[in-house]
Amino acid sequence: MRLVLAHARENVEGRSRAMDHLKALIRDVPDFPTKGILFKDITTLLKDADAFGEVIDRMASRYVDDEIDLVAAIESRGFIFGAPLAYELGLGFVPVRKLGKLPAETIEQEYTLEYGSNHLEMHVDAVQPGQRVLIVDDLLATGGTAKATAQLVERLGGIVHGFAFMVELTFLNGRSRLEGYDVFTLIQY
Ligand SMILES: O=P(O)(O)OC[C@H]1O[C@H](OP(=O)(O)OP(=O)(O)O)[C@H](O)[C@@H]1O
Ligand SMILES: Nc1ncnc2[nH]cnc12
Repeated sequence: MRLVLAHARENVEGRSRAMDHLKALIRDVPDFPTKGILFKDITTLLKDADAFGEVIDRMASRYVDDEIDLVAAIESRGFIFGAPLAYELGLGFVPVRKLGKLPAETIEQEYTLEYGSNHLEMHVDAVQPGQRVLIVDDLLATGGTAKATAQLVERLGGIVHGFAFMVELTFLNGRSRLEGYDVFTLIQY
């Protein structure tokens, strides 16, 4: 939690400089996975130990004083951020998975995203009624994936504490799909 406290004290210019540094580590890949999509490739940031650690610390500093029971993260890139964040906050971790991956009884939710559609699943016993759940993913685009996850959590009786993403593609207006929820993003395009 060393950096968590440092981040809470930094000024606006310091934060903006730090965000520019993180942004520079994310690579644009045109026409992936389909023509017309500009893919934000985070692998170039993840392999930088300081940058990856900084992202997790900054996310943790946003929630360190909050009352949260669980972190739920979305397969697969969401797991990269959700698991270390849960560890740093001292919380349990719930995987939200693509169809057919979870072994026990599940509930499922269909959704659309920037480049397709799919189904997400959660175990029916993953969240107890009344538990507060922080939903984590790498990137907010249209918000379809995040919204479906909130629906799953709420169908189980959980309370969505908020959403945390490293990247937000603001031009796709995903926030409007998540109206009424607290949405935190570190880097915006
Ligand atoms: O806001 P949306 O339009 O819903 O898009 C965002 C989602 O798209 C990506 O996942 P993807 O389905 O590509 O899976 P992956 O994490 O396994 O790469 C990303 O990790 C988010 O989960
Ligand atoms: N443009 C994009 N880049 C990376 N991941 C995404 N998920 C949805 N849209 C995306």
